[in-house]
Amino acid sequence: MRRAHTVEQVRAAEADLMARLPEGALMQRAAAGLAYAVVDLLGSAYGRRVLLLVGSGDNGGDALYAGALLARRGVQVEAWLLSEHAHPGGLATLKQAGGRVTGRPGRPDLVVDGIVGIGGRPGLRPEAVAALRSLDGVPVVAVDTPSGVGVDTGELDGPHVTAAVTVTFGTHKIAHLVDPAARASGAVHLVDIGLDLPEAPVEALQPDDVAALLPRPRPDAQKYTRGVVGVRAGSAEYPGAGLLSVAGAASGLCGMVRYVGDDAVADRVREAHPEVVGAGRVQAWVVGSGGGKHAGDELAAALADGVPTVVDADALRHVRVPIAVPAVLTPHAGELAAMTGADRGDIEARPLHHARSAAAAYGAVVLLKGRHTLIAAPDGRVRVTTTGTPWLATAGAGDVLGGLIGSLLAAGLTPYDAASVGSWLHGAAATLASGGGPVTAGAVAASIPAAVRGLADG
Ligand SMILES: NC(=O)C1=CN([C@@H]2O[C@H](COP(=O)(O)OP(=O)(O)OC[C@H]3O[C@@H](n4cnc5c(N)ncnc54)[C@H](OP(=O)(O)O)[C@@H]3O)[C@@H](O)[C@H]2O)[C@@H](O)CC1
Ligand SMILES: Nc1ncnc2c1ncn2[C@@H]1O[C@H](COP(=O)(O)OP(=O)(O)O)[C@@H](O)[C@H]1O
Ligand SMILES: [K+]
Repeated sequence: MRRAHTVEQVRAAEADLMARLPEGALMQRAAAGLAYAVVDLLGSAYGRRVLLLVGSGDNGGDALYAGALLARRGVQVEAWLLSEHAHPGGLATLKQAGGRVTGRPGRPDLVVDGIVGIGGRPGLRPEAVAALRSLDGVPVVAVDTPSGVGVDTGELDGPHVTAAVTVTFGTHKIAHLVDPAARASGAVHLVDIGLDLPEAPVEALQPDDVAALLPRPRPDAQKYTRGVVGVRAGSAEYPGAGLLSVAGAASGLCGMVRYVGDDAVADRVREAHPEVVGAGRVQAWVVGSGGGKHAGDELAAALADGVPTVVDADALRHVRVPIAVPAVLTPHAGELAAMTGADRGDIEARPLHHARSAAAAYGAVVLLKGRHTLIAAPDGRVRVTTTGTPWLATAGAGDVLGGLIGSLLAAGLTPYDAASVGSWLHGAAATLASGGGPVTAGAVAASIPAAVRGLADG
């Protein structure tokens, strides 16, 4: 599991560890990891030019100590002090190692952003903005966090650094996983400094977590014990949505798929998926994609069954609190805006806040779709999906996702696990199907079994 902790949690763990270690030991660990990552990105050390942007706190201290390590390896290191105060020990060590303080740097090969880390408020001061503007186009390695981002919120409120690589310490911070700040973090490299941390409020499944959660058929399995998922999606106007929901559900992760809906759509579903059957008992429902004006009735019929339900697309605006069954709601930002009355732009700017609020308000798991899809539980826990490719932003991809999550619900996963495992597999399948090029929703569905095969045994 990749875990992201709050600043308060990191501070507490840091205080605990620092009390047991010689002074400065943690900063030395951080600086060593940072220097290593900088050389890795540069490809070599001797003769390369690195500029440190240094703020007033320990984030600047990390940059200065790392700069000293780089200078000893032959890197030409300059430090641009953006505050009247700079970490005294770090500054002295940099100078001893041959680094220089400058106010007018030449054009470096790489910039180290040590302006501000977990002690920072969102936004940057004018001196930092001007410095960054003069260095436009030079790759930036951010120390701990890209300066200026909302570390605990993942929000961007004002100017901020956009990093190629972020080297962080002890644990991920929420800004590294949650958009839009995650986009400003670039590739995130975690340096272990030995912090002992509590449960994380935000996490991202990794392949071994998905392998462990994935429902697998027991040796004595039969189709009914593996679970049956029912799909109520598609309509005469939007038959494709029904086909794609079924394609996601029929990837083999549960025992059987039932389709209930428009006769003409049902004929096409059976043609494309001969294994799909009609009405009967199910362990989970998927409702809404392409349902058009029938979506409200279909949702009511599904909820009357009392089994866990995925509510997508057209059915979302018919959801009323309290929802009578364990549910996964799967809106994109526009659909969530229509449900809650919030502004769509504000949802895109503050997806963590809005996903959490909606999960609490509806008493259901809310999966907010996007580049880094968020899965929020009513108790406040959040998982972030980091698999996928921008090629997945294609019509019908969401229909496939709903069907896939429904099959995992039918197989017995909790709504939170079904939504997060389904979203992870959906992204992994898209990456496989894409191979770096365009992809269709149908191809994503067809790649789900390969994405499952790519996991180690759980
Ligand atoms: N925790 C750990 O385990 C470890 C932590 N370590 C490192 O310590 C870092 C945290 O250091 P920190 O506490 O000194 O805070 P930090 O981020 O440097 O900022 C402090 C000062 O910046 C200022 N400032 C604020 N907002 C600003 C803005 N928008 N724009 C400009 N300036 C702004 C404000 O000071 P002011 O100028 O207002 O007086 C504030 O007091 C952490 O990120 C990691 O790198 C590692 O060394 C080892 C293990
Ligand atoms: N930039 C992006 N990068 C990766 N995945 C994305 C991006 N934008 C959207 N997606 C994913 O693509 C899918 C689109 O679903 P949705 O918006 O419901 O489309 P549709 O309604 O046409 O099926 C979602 O799984 C979403 O997370
Ligand atoms: K920083």
